[in-house]
Amino acid sequence: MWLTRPFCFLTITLREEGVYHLESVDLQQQIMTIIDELGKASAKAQNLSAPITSASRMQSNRHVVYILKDSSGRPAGKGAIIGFIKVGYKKLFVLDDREAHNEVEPLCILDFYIHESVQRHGHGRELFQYMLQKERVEPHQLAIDRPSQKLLKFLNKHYNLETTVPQVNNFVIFEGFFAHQHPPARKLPPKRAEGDIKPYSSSDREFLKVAVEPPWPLNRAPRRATPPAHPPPRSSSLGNSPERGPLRPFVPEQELLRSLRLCPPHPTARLLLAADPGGSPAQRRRTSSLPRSEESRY
Ligand SMILES: CC(=O)SCCNC(=O)CCNC(=O)[C@H](O)C(C)(C)COP(=O)(O)OP(=O)(O)OC[C@H]1O[C@@H](n2cnc3c(N)ncnc32)[C@H](O)[C@@H]1OP(=O)(O)O
Repeated sequence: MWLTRPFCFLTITLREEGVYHLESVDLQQQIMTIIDELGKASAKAQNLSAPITSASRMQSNRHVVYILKDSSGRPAGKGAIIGFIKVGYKKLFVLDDREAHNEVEPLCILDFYIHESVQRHGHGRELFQYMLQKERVEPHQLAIDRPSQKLLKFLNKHYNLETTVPQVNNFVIFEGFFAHQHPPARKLPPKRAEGDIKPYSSSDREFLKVAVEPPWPLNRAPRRATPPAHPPPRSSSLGNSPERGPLRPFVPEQELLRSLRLCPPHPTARLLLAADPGGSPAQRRRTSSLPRSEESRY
């Protein structure tokens, strides 16, 4: 679907050095509030017990959030935030189609949300395309952190991603993943015990398991070692979300968007925009001071 209204994108990464030197502390505060609100809305939409995206978590990692904003929205031209996608590079051990472990560090889709009132209008694709372009990756190069059914359908429809390579962690990769690893995927000795690979391959959503596990004896269902090609919807482990009516705009726009008219960019916003706040994606990866495995996963 072609988007006719003026839309713009914000690219935010809170750990990049430049962002800490924003001229306006107020702007940074507002952006942090927006990220918190988006994280909560996404968690609610996915029936998660807690947000996996928050400003405080983003300050301790190098994840990047792309936000889609409708610049022409109401009230009074202040615009409305439509959704976001959070991505980040992670070291993972993934199985190839011969079940050999490969150490890779792909770009991972960690969280993705479009407001309920405008889903299936093409906004998700618009945002996803923008992210692909900025990160300079192809869809089949991505690893997806426990995708919802909606996201699996989305990837199938827009990018023909259907055949998955079965994994023992929560990440989903698709056929073609190994053809495009740069640098080439490192082969490891054949299959090790699952326990050995967990520290590297933990999902951002791992901590949620603790929160959602029902008390004994309700927690006795056997665990699957290998997620199915199409993992069950999150509601299967978390319960169905209650029916609810249309949501009100989830961000108090008047307050939060006062300083967020970022199209076209103004000086204060420049550091936040996709026009390379911290260099190319490759440069951003290289600036990490911590070993990847020690970085916070949130
Ligand atoms: C790693 C993770 O982040 S997993 C979590 C992913 N996020 C969620 O599940 C939160 C709730 N869902 C959403 O926020 C959105 O539906 C997104 C982000 C998945 C997709 O954004 P949208 O703006 O709806 O996508 P867009 O309009 O570009 O594409 C629509 C396609 O997405 C898929 N899709 C979107 N919503 C649904 C739905 N309710 N049921 C089934 N498929 C859906 C379909 O393939 C759909 O095409 P169709 O309408 O022809 O069937």
